[in-house]
Amino acid sequence: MDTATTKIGVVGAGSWGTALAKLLADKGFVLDLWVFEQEVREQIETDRENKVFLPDIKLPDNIIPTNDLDIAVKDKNLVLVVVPSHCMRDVAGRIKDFINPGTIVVTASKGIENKTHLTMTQILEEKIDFLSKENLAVLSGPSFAKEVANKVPTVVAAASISRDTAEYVQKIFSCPTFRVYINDDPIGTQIGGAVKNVLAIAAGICDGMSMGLNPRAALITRGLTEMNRLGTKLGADPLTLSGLAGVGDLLLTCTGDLSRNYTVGKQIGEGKKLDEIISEMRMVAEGVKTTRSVYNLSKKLGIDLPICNEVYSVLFEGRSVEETVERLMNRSLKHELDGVVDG
Ligand SMILES: NC(=O)c1ccc[n+]([C@@H]2O[C@H](COP(=O)([O-])OP(=O)(O)OC[C@H]3O[C@@H](n4cnc5c(N)ncnc54)[C@H](O)[C@@H]3O)[C@@H](O)[C@H]2O)c1
Ligand SMILES: O=P(O)(O)OC[C@H](O)CO
Repeated sequence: MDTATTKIGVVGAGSWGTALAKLLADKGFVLDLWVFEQEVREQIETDRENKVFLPDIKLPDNIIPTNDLDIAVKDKNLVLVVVPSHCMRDVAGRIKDFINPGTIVVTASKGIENKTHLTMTQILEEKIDFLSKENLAVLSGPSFAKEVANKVPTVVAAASISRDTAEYVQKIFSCPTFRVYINDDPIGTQIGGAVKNVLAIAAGICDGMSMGLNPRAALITRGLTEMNRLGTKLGADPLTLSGLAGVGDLLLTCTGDLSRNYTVGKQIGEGKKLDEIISEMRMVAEGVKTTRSVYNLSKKLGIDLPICNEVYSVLFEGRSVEETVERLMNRSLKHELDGVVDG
């Protein structure tokens, strides 16, 4: 991969966009990084640090921050879009005016849109209608921004319906501390990355209530069943959900204190109110919004997602966490494999 001639833009300078920009810059690429806030752009420019979203990480000079989307996306070989999922539609609509039809567009955002139930690549396809599906890819898997920025060995998946695109993305991002596998299942890769955030809230609730280790293991395992039910109904390959973007990310996020989603759940389990938690956060806990999408999808598609739906009832219907545990434990008895892969 020729770092001198490959032009890259990163759209979104939260923790993940900044960490991935640093990874690419450390590989030698010179890249434009679109920053939403003026003050964050100025800070990166002057202090070479994103103090708000990725503090204590020195950013190399070959990351060029900008508040102008056109600079970040025009004439690029690859554009990485990594904004919060609820901003994807707006940002994709604005990118459309500047992006070249041949650009490879990768998204590393994790979520399912509330109104439409679309994944991130589906929103990009809809909003940038001249983009070929073959030029779209997803980067997902167990990867905390802080660890990637600190060069902790990390393994993720790049998914595209085009093998050439997946391999191109694999080559661009891989380095000795960041190993990228490829797959041809963008839907499975995105459903895994979205649903694990809802389950991480559940795991956090469980730990916040100091319930013990047995329930957390049960929750992760039965949560995977729910990920499979929803994923396969939407066209995912169940094997993708057993891979990095499914089980891998589920394990990380349900057990890692670095997870924002797990932390939100933990605080709820300790008795704090959702509004209070969110108002104190500048970062995004995608699982909160994704819970709504997953709940509504389960009703629309007629599939049983008891853990995800109990998370919904705690977050949005005021149900107590104790009542939720009781309801989950006292459901009718079942075969373990009932409806696992076909909804
Ligand atoms: N942080 C991680 O470790 C990590 C890892 C993998 C995937 N992700 C995913 O990456 C995506 C981005 O998350 P993050 O962690 O980088 O963000 P973040 O939570 O660190 O920061 C929030 C970001 O939202 C931006 N923002 C706020 N309002 C906006 C608007 N109206 N339009 C555009 N941008 C706006 C802010 O500028 C900031 O960049 C999410 O979908 C997340 O799930 C994050
Ligand atoms: O901090 P979280 O919960 O948004 O998780 C970050 C990444 O998605 C982990 O892979």
